Amino acid sequence: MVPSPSTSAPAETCGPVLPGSVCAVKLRCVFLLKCVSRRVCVCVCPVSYVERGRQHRWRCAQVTFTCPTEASCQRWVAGIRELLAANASRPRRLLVYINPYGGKKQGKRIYEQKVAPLFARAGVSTHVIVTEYANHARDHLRTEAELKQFDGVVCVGGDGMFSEIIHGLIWRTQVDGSVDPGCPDETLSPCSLRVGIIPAGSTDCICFATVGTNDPVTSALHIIVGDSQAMDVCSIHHNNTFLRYSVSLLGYGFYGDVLTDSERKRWMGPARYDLSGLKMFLTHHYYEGTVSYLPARGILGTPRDGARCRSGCVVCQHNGQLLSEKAERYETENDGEWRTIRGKFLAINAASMSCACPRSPKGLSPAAHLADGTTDLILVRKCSRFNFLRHLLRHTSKDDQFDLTFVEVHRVRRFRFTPRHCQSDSDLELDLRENNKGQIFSQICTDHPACGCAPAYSSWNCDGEILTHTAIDVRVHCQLIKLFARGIEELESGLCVTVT
Ligand SMILES: Nc1ncnc2c1ncn2[C@@H]1O[C@H](COP(=O)(O)OP(=O)(O)OP(=O)(O)O)[C@@H](O)[C@H]1O
Ligand SMILES: CCCCCCCCCCCCC/C=C/[C@@H](O)[C@H](CO)NC(=O)CCCCC
Ligand SMILES: [Ca+2]
Repeated sequence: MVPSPSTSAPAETCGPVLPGSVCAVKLRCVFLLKCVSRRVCVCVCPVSYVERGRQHRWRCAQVTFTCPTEASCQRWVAGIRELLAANASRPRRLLVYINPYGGKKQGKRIYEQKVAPLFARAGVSTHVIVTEYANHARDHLRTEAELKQFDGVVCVGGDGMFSEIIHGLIWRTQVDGSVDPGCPDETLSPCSLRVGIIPAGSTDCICFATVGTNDPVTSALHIIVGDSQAMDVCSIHHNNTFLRYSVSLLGYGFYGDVLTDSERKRWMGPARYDLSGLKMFLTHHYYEGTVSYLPARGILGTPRDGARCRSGCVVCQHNGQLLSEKAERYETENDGEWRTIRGKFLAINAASMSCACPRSPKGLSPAAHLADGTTDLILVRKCSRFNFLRHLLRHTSKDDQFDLTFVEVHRVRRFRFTPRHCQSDSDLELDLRENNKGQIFSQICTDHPACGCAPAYSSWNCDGEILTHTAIDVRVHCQLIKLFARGIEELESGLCVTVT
């Protein structure tokens, strides 16, 4: 047995190790290889690999191989380097944007201390831009960035920063491919560059829902090993004018009001959402309007089937293929099947993914899928404070948040919302006939906010940004973007099963 080198990791002999043995499992995850020293007849070679920890965390571990001769050590090093070079999914050059003001303002420190050293060890080169103002990253990606030089884009920040990045990338991809990004009926071209998220925000919902944790080291390792996870994107239009894209939550009513209120408290950091959440829960505003939607037909999965979207999800694979092959026919077949619901709502939420985050580990729609071409439209009708609290608390417990008489959920491909004050004259007349005097009074009070009555309209929270319009048309674009992630893994604890 060769003596251990003076590193913290245990030594293993290279000679008898054959592919298929334990070391070969680890070698699949190798991202660093360097022959560091030579002892008398012994070559020492530390190899870094990924080790799974608890709660979906990944860590970089090291194993030290020793070889009896320098020649055999070099053969091993060359062999492993060749394998790594042949792996086309691993990025070699990345464009990194850091928001220094997201979350607890730790983005720069997190990147420099936790991520940059890992990229350097893995031989990934980077071009780093620390943003100087909001939309800096978006505008740079739209017009200036030389994207051909890079294998991916990395976003250091929260959901808002990620939103900037995808707005820049999607726009650029459409313009480069001569597609009109402003038209709601256009089939958008998918972005070829993958996006990596190093979480440094307040909610980090997109990172959490695609990786299973909001841990910067784990995300860096997913980028290094070259993971890929497709993701749906919703385009949002108002009167045929493009407003924004959304990948996680589009929320009117409760979540719109929480966001509006919390923006005034940005100085508080992530705690602003707790305070505004409590305030808006107590305020208990409801809003009137009309929701029309195109139900998703012929696809696998329903919002209440309990099937979670996990790594290698068959629902996403099946539906993704169905939509890409039959997109045209599918849209035409479904035209005319629009359904309409008119009512008073405490919240209207569209979750294009589970929206799991540390505040709500299973998310707003636990069975929503990352890449199935649909969004889960959740309507929470006017109810008592007590009942609304029951619904909200179910975001944090195991109970079904949709198993309540005042909540309904529909898996949809497209939906529209019109607040009551924007409805056409004929619609309003219909409402006046249907409704009683008290409701007419609430409409009148819209125009007289000084009287202290409830406001008639809320705002849309679009992935943490406020939309400028309330009447919107939302369409899901199946698998428009790709992330350096693999979806949440469901593994038996302690098992390493990545041998492929
Ligand atoms: N240099 C900058 N100065 C000011 N604002 C910036 C800068 N760079 C980016 N931004 C903006 O900061 C906003 C918030 O950033 P980010 O999403 O990173 O953090 P957060 O809002 O705290 O987290 P989360 O979105 O996860 O709740 C984004 O909308 C982004 O456009
Ligand atoms: C009385 C209180 C009961 C407690 C109920 C807790 C429920 C928590 C659900 C959290 C759901 C977050 C959905 C994610 C939305 C993100 O796209 C967005 C951008 O980061 N974050 C917010 O809008 C931030 C929204 C934060 C809302 C609290
Ligand atoms: Ca989806």
